[in-house]
Amino acid sequence: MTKEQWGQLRQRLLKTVGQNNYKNWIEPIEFGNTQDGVATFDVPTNFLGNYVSQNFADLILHEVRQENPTVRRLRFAVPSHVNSTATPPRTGQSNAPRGAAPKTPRSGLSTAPLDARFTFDNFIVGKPNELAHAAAKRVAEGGPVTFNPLFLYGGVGLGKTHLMHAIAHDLRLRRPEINVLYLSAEQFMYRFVQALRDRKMMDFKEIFRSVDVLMVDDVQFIAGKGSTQEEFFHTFNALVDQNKQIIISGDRAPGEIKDMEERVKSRLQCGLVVDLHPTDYELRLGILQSKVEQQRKNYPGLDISDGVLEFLAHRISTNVRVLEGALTRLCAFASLVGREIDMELTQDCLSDVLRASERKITVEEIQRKVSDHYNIRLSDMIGPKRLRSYARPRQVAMYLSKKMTSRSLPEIGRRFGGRDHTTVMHGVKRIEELKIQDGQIAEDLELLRRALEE
Ligand SMILES: Nc1ncnc2c1ncn2[C@@H]1O[C@H](COP(=O)(O)OP(=O)(O)OP(=O)(O)O)[C@@H](O)[C@H]1O
Repeated sequence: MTKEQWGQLRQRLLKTVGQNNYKNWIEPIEFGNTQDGVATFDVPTNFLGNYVSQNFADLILHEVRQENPTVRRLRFAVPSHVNSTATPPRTGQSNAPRGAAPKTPRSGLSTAPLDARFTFDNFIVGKPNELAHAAAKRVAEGGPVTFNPLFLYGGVGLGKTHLMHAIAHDLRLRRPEINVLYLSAEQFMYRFVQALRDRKMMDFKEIFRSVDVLMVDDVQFIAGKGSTQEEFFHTFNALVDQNKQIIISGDRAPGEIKDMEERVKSRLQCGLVVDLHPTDYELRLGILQSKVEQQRKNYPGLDISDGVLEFLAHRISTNVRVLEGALTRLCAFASLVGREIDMELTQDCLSDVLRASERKITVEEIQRKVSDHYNIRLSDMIGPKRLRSYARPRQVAMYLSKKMTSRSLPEIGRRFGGRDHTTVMHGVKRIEELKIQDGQIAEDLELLRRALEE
């Protein structure tokens, strides 16, 4: 991204955040550079940087990624000529001795920036992530190393990075005297390649072997990258030998990472491996409620109608990042137009997100559900038998296929044993009539529709 692109992008942000927010928070930001997937912005003060990172980072990231999709995180820093001490964020209660400054790894290696919002306090725990959370908490206590490494894995946007940062925040506060190094596997590779190029491998080895806690995010990135894996393997062994804690995250279980050497996989598996399961409805609702409280700091008058959060938790089940982004956008939009967040505003503002997250229901799924519901064999429902006990469920399935998928009548006919489109049309019409006359059919349709939408 260039400074010029940032200028244009800033204008787009003006529309979303409103004139006041823009003047106070966005206008003073200057674009610095992008490196290793991190876009760095210069801010005049740490306070402004923290505020923007807590309140507008998602919006800005969303816009920046339109220009440059490789950007994964944002960093807001005071340029060194303004203030050379970029203090790490301090949140929660500190057990650290007064005045003890958190230690950063020795020269030559800067840690990746930690997101101030990714703390344990801000992490909502539910059934799908309770084990990962408990393991992360244990490691964050900084006691004797009991499992090494801690390997956290799970799908996109389920909170791996959040938990890693939370561990790092806690460790830096509790034990400021130790070296905690957090970086992505991509950064590990980048630094390794740089050390090779500059003939500084000894320095590289010394720096990595001198950390007390090593945290490597998204380890799958080094799969298939032979010499980086090799170096990672040696670093890993050296630290484990010294009983130093290692925490790794990945998008799948170690054994399932393709193109990862067996010996690396087996090392990754030898500690505690825990996964973050896909979120369930309750967890998503809990996350939304907590994010609304955070948003209220920006928008004190925030007014949300009953049912909106439940609707979002129900409809956006892909990943928490999307859920969060949707809420941020909704709040910014509502404040901009000065309206309460009700269902209508939600549908208007989030139509693209809602469309994208719409689950695609297939004719086959409908046929399966309907045959189960009426307790008949799938083959009988699709086949030629004309008995009422098969014909009626068949018509129900045709009706639902027409209403719940985008398939045309001939396409549906083809999936029902090659029937003609007029047969499908007749079936759909018949069910439309029965829906009004026959309470049982109406109830069946409602039950089936709900089961399919789940
Ligand atoms: N349980 C949770 N409570 C609160 N916020 C959460 C939770 N889980 C995820 N989030 C939020 O969702 C967003 C995505 O999380 P995070 O970046 O940690 O995902 P990830 O698993 O590392 O994803 P990726 O695979 O893309 O690296 C973050 O803003 C994070 O704060």
